[in-house]
Amino acid sequence: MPTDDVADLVLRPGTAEDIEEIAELFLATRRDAVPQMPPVVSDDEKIRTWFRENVESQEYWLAEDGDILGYAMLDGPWLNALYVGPHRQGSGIGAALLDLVKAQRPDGFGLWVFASNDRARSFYHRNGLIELEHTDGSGNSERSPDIRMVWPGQEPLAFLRSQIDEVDGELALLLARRFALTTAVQGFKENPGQSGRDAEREAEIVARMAAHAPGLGVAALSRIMHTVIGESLDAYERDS
Ligand SMILES: O=C(O)C(=O)C[C@]1(C(=O)O)C=C[C@@H](O)C=C1
Repeated sequence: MPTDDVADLVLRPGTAEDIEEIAELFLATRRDAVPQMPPVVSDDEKIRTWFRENVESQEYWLAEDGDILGYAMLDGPWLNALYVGPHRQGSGIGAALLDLVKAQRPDGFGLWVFASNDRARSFYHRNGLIELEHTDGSGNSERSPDIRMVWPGQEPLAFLRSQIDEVDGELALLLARRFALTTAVQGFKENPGQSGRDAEREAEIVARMAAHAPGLGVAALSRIMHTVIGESLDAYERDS
């Protein structure tokens, strides 16, 4: 299927026969992207092996004009990779691949992008993706801060509300765990319940949380935790 935007560009599904070339394109692109992106932590041979061994579990789409110029790799609701070779960036190939991914995932998809990769972030912003979560990088192998972005699909309100529902489900379980811990602690305090509230300890809790999620800010976290702790202690007093 030739695209309108980029003459002679063909987009097609990738096959096992393409995997060696895709692996080389990945390695060359990542080498060229330093320092916008951190260097890959595994050596080249390990990366080639990863591509060979995981070809079946990923869905690949290629952009080519005879040579492979770029690729997108999808896994369920995740766009795991979108790379365009170093010499063809800025010529509409990435946008063509992203349009194809949107057509494949009309209900929306997510991806991770390194915070340092300004070029990719602005590309995704221009193409309708939203930044949803900033991390300190402890969850990726490069240990480099990254950002979860989503394309909210053709029904953005429904997509984002379903993400809120998912988070609220986790939040409810965490709150229940926290309430139970607050109750348990009271059994070991000389002065339990509301009258034993410890402002210093609560300030420490807020500071630690703010370090985990700087975007929330100390003031908002302090109000939230004041309410959470107050409600936990009320529940303890009601039940004891
Ligand atoms: O650490 C305590 O002393 C508690 O009672 C627990 C807890 C909390 O829920 O984290 C509750 C009340 C205090 O003001 C401080 C902290």
